[in-house]
Amino acid sequence: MAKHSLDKDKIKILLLEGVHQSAVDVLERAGYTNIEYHKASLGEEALIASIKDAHFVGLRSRTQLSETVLSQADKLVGIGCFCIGTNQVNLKVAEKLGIPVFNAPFSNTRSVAELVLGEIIMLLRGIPQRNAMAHRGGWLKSASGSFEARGKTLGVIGYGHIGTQLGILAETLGMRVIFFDIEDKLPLGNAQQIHSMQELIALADVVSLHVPETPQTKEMIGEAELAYMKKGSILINASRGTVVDIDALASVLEADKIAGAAIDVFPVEPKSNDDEFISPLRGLDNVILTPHVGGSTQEAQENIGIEVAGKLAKYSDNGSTMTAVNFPEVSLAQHKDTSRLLHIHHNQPGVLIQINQAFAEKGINIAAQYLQTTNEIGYVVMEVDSDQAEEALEQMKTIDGTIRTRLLHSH
Ligand SMILES: NC(=O)C1=CN([C@@H]2O[C@H](COP(=O)(O)OP(=O)(O)OC[C@H]3O[C@@H](n4cnc5c(N)ncnc54)[C@H](O)[C@@H]3O)[C@@H](O)[C@H]2O)C=CC1
Ligand SMILES: O=C(O)CCC(=O)C(=O)O
Repeated sequence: MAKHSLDKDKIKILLLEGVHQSAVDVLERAGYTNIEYHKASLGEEALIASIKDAHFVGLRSRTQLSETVLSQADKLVGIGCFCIGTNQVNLKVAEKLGIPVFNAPFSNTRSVAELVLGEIIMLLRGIPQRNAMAHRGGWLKSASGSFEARGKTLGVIGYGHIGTQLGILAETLGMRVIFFDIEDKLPLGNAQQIHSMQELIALADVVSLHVPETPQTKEMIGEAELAYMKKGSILINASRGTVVDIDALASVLEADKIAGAAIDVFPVEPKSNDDEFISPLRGLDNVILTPHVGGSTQEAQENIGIEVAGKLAKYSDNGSTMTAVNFPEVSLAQHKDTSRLLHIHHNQPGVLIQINQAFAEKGINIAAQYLQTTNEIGYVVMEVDSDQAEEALEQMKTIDGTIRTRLLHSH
């Protein structure tokens, strides 16, 4: 039996932002009991203190894993984003440090699409204004500015998992769906790809944003794009707060240029439910403001917990990095009767030869070997006889270009 690099109960897992209990259950079932659980995100100072001795961290969208934080996370071997977006993590720095980042690419897709669909109906009917007036004792019983969704055009920007799902749901209401994406995409149902964002915006009664946060999507909806929107149309943003110039949006709403908006994500979001939400959109009756809850349903959170915790446990147990967003992907079955060694290195010529040579010189028998690379790093997984595992680990550590090594638990 191989010696373990670290007993499972010594592997500290830091879970932040109230990730679902399902995550804790999966980790505990896999033998990981050293879990530090926080209901909220941590500010930088507290985060650095907690992450210092953590081997894995799980977070949602609020926690910022910046270069400063990551560079002080000396023991960190894996990161789990219990959500879709991974922009809160400095992925490049994590990659250079040899830390894979996992997420849940689909588990809350349906929740976001359903919320947006509901908002489309509410906004087309002018319900937010009527609701706000009724709360103040008013009575706006009028069909003026109130429309059915049937026959209206939905313009989806970013036709990925959420955009396509929304398109299908919207078609069931009788909406016409058009979309803009930087990639050529297979249109689902009767949807039609439009190759100019400006053209799409000018055609749509409802514009809904479903792009990731990237340098290209930063304020992609600004003053000029808002000016292309049809009079009386609607803007929905449940993607990332940086995608819309929020001051420009407030101006067109105040000027009644567009009929309303539903905004779930903001350039600056409160760090916790106790902090004040500050936005130029506050007080506008024709705007649905939600506190970044597009993916916050019981179903989504439970599924995300299972999915991401499962990926972390699998990486810890097996070295499998399938679906990691910043790392060479290696799919590995459970190893039996041998020990598995992980070697993460700068992607430079000759690393594998050096490892093989070092092992040959020491008479270490290689039972299996896998290699994948990105431009930046290489990831080698080796299986060796268990009684040679410690020696093999020492050899791996001496290889030029090594970022980190691990000896995995045997099964
Ligand atoms: N409000 C919430 O709670 C949630 C928000 N999100 C956000 O929604 C985003 C989208 O999620 P998914 O649909 O799952 O992602 P996805 O990756 O499946 O789809 C994104 C699509 O945007 C396209 N795209 C990228 N850059 C573009 C650009 N500059 N112009 C036009 N299209 C562009 C991509 O080609 C892709 O088709 C996530 O990145 C996340 O930030 C996701 C889940 C929950
Ligand atoms: O659930 C969260 O905290 C964030 C959801 C989200 O925005 C995402 O999945 O990208």
